Amino acid sequence: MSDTPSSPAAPYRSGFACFVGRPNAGKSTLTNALVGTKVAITSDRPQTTRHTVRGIVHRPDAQLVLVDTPGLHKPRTLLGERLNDLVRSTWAEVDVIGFCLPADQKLGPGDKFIAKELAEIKKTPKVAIVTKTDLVDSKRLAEQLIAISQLGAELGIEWAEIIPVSAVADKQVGLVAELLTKLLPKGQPLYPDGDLTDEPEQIMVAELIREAALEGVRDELPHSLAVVVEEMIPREDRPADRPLLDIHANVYIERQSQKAIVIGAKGARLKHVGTTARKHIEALLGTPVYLDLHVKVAKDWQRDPKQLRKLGF
Ligand SMILES: Nc1nc2c(ncn2[C@@H]2O[C@H](COP(=O)(O)OP(=O)(O)OP(=O)(O)O)[C@@H](O)[C@H]2O)c(=O)[nH]1
Repeated sequence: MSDTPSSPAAPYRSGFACFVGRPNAGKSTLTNALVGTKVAITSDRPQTTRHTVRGIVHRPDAQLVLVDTPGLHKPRTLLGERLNDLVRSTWAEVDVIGFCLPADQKLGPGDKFIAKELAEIKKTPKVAIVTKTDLVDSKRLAEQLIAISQLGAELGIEWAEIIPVSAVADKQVGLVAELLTKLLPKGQPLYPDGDLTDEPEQIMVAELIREAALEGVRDELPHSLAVVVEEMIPREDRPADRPLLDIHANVYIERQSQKAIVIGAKGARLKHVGTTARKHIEALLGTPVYLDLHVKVAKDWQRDPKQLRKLGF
């Protein structure tokens, strides 16, 4: 571990954080930047949470687990209200909430709507995170910091911190991690340090391929598409500084007619799917990848228990 060692007196902290903010506020980009190479992405959920883990920040002095929350909506229907209840209960369960507000946009009704809801959650500490600071000058940034502090005062929110960050320019990302972990309770690591079994990684990789394969054809292939990663093996005889991970995966569809959709004219679509998925997988795993994709028909797999088991359902 290359991080500055924690003083022996500092207790180990561990816990959960979620990022909230309106669409495009920079939540995912910040999550990825925080998780960086030290990330263990996993689809496991510890007993303590019902929420999807997006990434884990391992530090010598702390473990910060970033979880996903569904977005908060202006409720127009009963379902909308129920979803909002779910969001509020997540906010009450995590140890710290990061409220992301882009520096390049004035606070708007969307931000205020979320802030009002946040004000109702009294016990969870809230950190205001001003994202995308690389897009503004210092004058504009100062205005935004003041506006956020005023918004807190108006609504009775006491920000634990207000932190400017640029995930893209890698400015203050480490500070965000540090300030968030400071607000976590003392405790043991929730996940094993760093190393993961292959299985959750394979599931994440399969999910990235599935996402890429469904891009633009969601309506035509609603739930008919499943992906199974057969193998992930480091290529032998590669120099240590130029590793390559071979990934073999099968894309299953239910009918022959769907094969053409996935593969596209002269294989162009499948090629595009492979390129897109590979980029995301490389970002996830932090290593160059050779992705080998095959499309297979598994007839009516959704109705066949044996096939369902094979496909991981
Ligand atoms: N210049 C700059 N752009 C950023 C930064 N962070 C995010 N962006 C861009 O802002 C856009 C939205 O970022 P996301 O991270 O997807 O935002 P989000 O809040 O997760 O969005 P939703 O998933 O819609 O809720 C993307 O185009 C990012 O590339 C940053 O620090 N600087």
